[in-house]
Amino acid sequence: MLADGLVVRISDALFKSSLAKNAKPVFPQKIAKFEIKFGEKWAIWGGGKGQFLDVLANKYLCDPPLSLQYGRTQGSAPHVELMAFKGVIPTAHLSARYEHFKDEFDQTCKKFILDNAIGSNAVSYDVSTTDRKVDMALYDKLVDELKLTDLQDRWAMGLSNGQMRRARLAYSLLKEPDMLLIDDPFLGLDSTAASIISKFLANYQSKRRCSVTIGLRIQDAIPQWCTHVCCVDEREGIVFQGPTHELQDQINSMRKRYELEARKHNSSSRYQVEDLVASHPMFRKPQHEVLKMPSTIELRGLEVKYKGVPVLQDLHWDVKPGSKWHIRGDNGSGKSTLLSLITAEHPQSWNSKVIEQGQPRKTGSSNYFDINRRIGMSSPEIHAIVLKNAARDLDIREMISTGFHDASSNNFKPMWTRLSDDKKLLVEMYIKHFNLQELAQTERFSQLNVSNQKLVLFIRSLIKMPQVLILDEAFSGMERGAMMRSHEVLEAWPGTVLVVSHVEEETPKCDHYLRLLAPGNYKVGQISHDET
Ligand SMILES: Nc1ncnc2c1ncn2[C@@H]1O[C@H](COP(=O)(O)OP(=O)(O)OP(=O)(O)O)[C@@H](O)[C@H]1O
Repeated sequence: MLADGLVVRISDALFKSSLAKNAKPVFPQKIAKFEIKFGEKWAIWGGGKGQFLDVLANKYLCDPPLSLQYGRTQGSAPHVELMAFKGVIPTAHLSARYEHFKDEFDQTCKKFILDNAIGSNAVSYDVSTTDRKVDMALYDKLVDELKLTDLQDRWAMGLSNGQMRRARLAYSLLKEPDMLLIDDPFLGLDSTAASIISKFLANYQSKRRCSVTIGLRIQDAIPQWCTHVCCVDEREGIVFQGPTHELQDQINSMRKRYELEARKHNSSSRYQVEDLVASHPMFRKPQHEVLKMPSTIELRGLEVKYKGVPVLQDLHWDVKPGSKWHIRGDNGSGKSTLLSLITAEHPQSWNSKVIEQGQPRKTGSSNYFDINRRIGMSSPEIHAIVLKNAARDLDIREMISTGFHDASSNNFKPMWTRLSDDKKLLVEMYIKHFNLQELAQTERFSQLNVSNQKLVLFIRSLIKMPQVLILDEAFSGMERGAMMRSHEVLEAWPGTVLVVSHVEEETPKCDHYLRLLAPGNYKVGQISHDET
């Protein structure tokens, strides 16, 4: 048993994902010593953060057997809650999100957070699934502090990504954990929501003196409330650890090291970015021809309502061929709704106020597959579907190739062997350019870290050289080096690009913005070159 006050201890441990003799360890070296005490607040920082959080959540096998131990609270093993946002949880793809409303088993946000009963929309009673006593005073406090009061009666599946993340945090904290682990706590949140969550975690003190541990990338600032930091590299394991205030010099020099490595990596590129985009139909198209082309998308007074309440109202927007747009707006302002209209995932997509290449969209004249033939997309929803359905079967090459399915971004049927030599060559060029050759030899998509998963999904979204490229939070969770390299490709990208991103650093260079302020209140503008 561990000494009082310790929630977890690792000593001389090697971690593996399976019992197979030749199974590769998660980190090549043994972890000599690591401890978290009750009430401490840790940042696990660096390329190996995801794996290390999984280690702490007891997802791997440790060798020798007792080299990972948990402290005991009130006579029992501590309760550990891990929140990792690989895609959206539990919302699936947007079309499913709307279809789900037909599903009688969808639940309200309140029931989702309480998580102690299941019910059906067809009957008026619920069935308890646990005998867990829910502390309703704590529920009220969490709902209030996480600004969920007005969302309690909404269907959970209809919550926006940012709203769902706050609900998911309330769900975990209501279980009164002893150790809370959150990977990328601010991913996909607008600045207000990010500061709500940061302040909340800073002040969070539970009866059980829960320790809070967050996973951050090297480029992320470490919040001041993190009392301790542990830098974990994917290859080296723990690089250093201890109280944050004692480690400032090491933190700064580690940042510089990563920055240099990313630059070195970028300058050793085998291809010019122009080679990668040269097969796009808009590549080097003379300006006078582009000017004569009809708008890629035009919205003439678009409106979308949920149960009579407008989310988008009287929206006018003209997207010219080859223009690059940053779609801005707080969590819940309607960005995903707008994109789902463009990709025809939304039930109200057949709307004559949506004009595509000069033609109003109408039932009968355009179908889902024609619409999506010209669209490539990376989004949290696609990431979630892929992890659920295809991640274990496909390697990097196969995953990128599924981007060639021309009629849908959600088709993950293997495609590599059916590709022409030219297409195979293009996939290989991207793999080399992004330095993924080694991983492409051995790893399945599910074995990649989140940053490389996002990178592969980014390459997949552009591999068919689509007219419209939609990048919804495509770079959140990505390491800086991979992100810089992706942005470089986008600068040379000749097609239309629509970007949704809350973090300035993650936003590729765009020339226009559309800001969703409130239903009926929009701002469209140019982005000057020194602004991102
Ligand atoms: N099917 C639905 N039924 C009812 N309300 C919905 C539905 N889908 C979305 N909403 C609500 O519409 C609003 C817009 O949601 P949307 O997902 O488009 O926002 P967003 O701007 O993409 O947010 P985020 O930045 O958090 O991803 C939100 O308040 C959301 O709760």
